[in-house]
Amino acid sequence: MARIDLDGVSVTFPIYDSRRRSLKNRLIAAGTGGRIEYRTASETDIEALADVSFALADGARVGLVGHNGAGKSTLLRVLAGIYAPCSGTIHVQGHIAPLFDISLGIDPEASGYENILIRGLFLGLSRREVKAKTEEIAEFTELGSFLDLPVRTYSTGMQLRLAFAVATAIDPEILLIDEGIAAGDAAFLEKANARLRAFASKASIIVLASHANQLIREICDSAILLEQGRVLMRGPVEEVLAAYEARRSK
Ligand SMILES: Nc1ncnc2c1ncn2[C@@H]1O[C@H](COP(=O)(O)OP(=O)(O)OP(=O)(O)O)[C@@H](O)[C@H]1O
Repeated sequence: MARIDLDGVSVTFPIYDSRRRSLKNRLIAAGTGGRIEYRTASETDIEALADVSFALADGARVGLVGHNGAGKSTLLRVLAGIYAPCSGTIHVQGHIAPLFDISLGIDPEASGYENILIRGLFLGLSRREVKAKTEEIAEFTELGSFLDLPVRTYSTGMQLRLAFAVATAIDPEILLIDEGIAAGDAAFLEKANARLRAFASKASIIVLASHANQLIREICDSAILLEQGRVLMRGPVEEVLAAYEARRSK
């Protein structure tokens, strides 16, 4: 059984080399990013998440929507355990598959095959499990003999093929997706989308951050609207998207 509980979670980024800008610039930026608090002339806090609380149980498919810098990626990173909250608590029950920063941990000096093993172990698979999945992963990448060569010899799209194939080879309980997952050329994108759907159908909980309303409608049955790091609304997808559109056109 998978479950996520967040209670009063806040994340603040302290910046130590900031310069105060004019009032006009501050007003222009007011609709983008987290809340900025100027502590001293050179020290600034960016409040990326403020007092975020919600619970997700088995079967939840939640879309995160909000303006640029609203806190969507930060929230995904908190859920993945990459960032610890500055205050508040988070409890996650279930194996997490983060489908973002997917190239993180890929070793450019190691071969494609070696990276399949490294990345698989990092995602929580045993050596035996990675071995059993290697052929399927290799086939999906269509990288052929390149898998014997160091990853630094791959193009960006080839690296994404490898990273995506490994990230989606596990059986996830909790799937965290940042929309920028678009990988590679058109043919691969089609294959990647099909694999993503199959992958998503196996997960108990999905949290998807996206600016693509259609993708949210397709995958999610509820949504959370974030604004300057705060949860403004949580509810059925159409209601939340309508509220978001209404705020954007203000
Ligand atoms: N590593 C960091 N250091 C400092 N500030 C950060 C860092 N990461 C995020 N922020 C700030 O936190 C706030 C939330 O950023 P986040 O990336 O979570 O937004 P987002 O909703 O995912 O935005 P987008 O839709 O543009 O991807 C922003 O104001 C951003 O400037």
